[in-house]
Amino acid sequence: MLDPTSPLKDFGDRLASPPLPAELKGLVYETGGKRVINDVNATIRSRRITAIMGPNGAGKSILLRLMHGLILPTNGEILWAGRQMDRAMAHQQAMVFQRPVLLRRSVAANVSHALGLRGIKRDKRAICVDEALRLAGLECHAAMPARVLSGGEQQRLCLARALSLEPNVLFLDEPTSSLDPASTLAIERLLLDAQRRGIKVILVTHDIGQARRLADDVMFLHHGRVLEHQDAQNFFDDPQSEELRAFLSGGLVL
Ligand SMILES: Nc1ncnc2c1ncn2[C@@H]1O[C@H](COP(=O)(O)OP(=O)(O)OP(=O)(O)O)[C@@H](O)[C@H]1O
Repeated sequence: MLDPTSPLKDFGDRLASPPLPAELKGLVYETGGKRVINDVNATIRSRRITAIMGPNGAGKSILLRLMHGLILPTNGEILWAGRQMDRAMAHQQAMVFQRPVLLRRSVAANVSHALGLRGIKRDKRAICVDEALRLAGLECHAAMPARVLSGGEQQRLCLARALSLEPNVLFLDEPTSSLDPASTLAIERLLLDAQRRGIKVILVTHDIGQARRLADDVMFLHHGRVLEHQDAQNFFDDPQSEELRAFLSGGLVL
C-alpha cells in the first residue's frame, strides 16, 4: 500500500480518466526497404494487462515503439481516446526495455534524474524516490551504484523508475527475458500491483507462462500482422489460426 502522505498517493485519482482506449488504425511501418508492420488494426482496452506475443522478427518491439511514439508510422495512426499522441501524452507513459538502461549513478539518483527530467521539484523528488524504491524492494540499495546491482535488481530499478513517473500506460519489452524465476516473479508482482492501481500495462513477452499469469488479453503478431487478439483464456485454449496453434506448441518458425 502507498503511504497516504506520498506524492504518489493520487495515482488512482489522476488515472480516473486515462487517455485510453488506444485505437490502432491501418498501421504500417517500413524500414530498410521492408514492411515490418503491415496493416495493424486493433483496440487496446484500458486498465488491462495486454501481452503481445509472436515469433522472433514478427514486429513486436516495433509495434511497442510505435505505440509509445518513439517512432512514427509510415501509414495509419494510433489514437488514444481519439487523440493523436502528443508530448504531454508521451509524458504520461513510460517504457522498460529488455536490457536495463541505467545511468552510471546511484540507485536513488537514477530515479531522481528521471523525475527531474519530468519537471518534478527537488523536495518532492526525494519522497517519490523513497516510495518508488520501497515499492520495488530496493530501499536498502538506494546509495549503491546502480551498475553493481544484479540483473534482476537492475530491472526492478528500471521498473521502479518507470513507475515513479506515475504513467497511465506502461510498456515493457521482454522485461524478464534474462531473469531467474524468483526475479521474474518479483517483476510480475510489481506489474500486477501497477495494474491494480489503474496503470495500463502493455507487455511483449516470449514466456507463455508469464502471459498466462499476467495477461487479460493477448495479441499474436506474425510477419507484422495481427493474426489474433483475444481474451487470454480464449487465446490459449482456443487458438483460431494454424500459426498460433503451431506457436503455442513450439512449432512455428518464421
Ligand atoms: N532499422 C531496421 N532496418 C531493417 N530492418 C529492421 C530494422 N529494425 C527492425 N527491423 C526488422 O523488423 C522486423 C521486426 O523487428 P522487431 O524487433 O519488432 O521484432 P520482434 O518481434 O520484437 O523480434 P524478437 O522477438 O526477436 O525481439 C525484424 O525482421 C527486424 O529485422
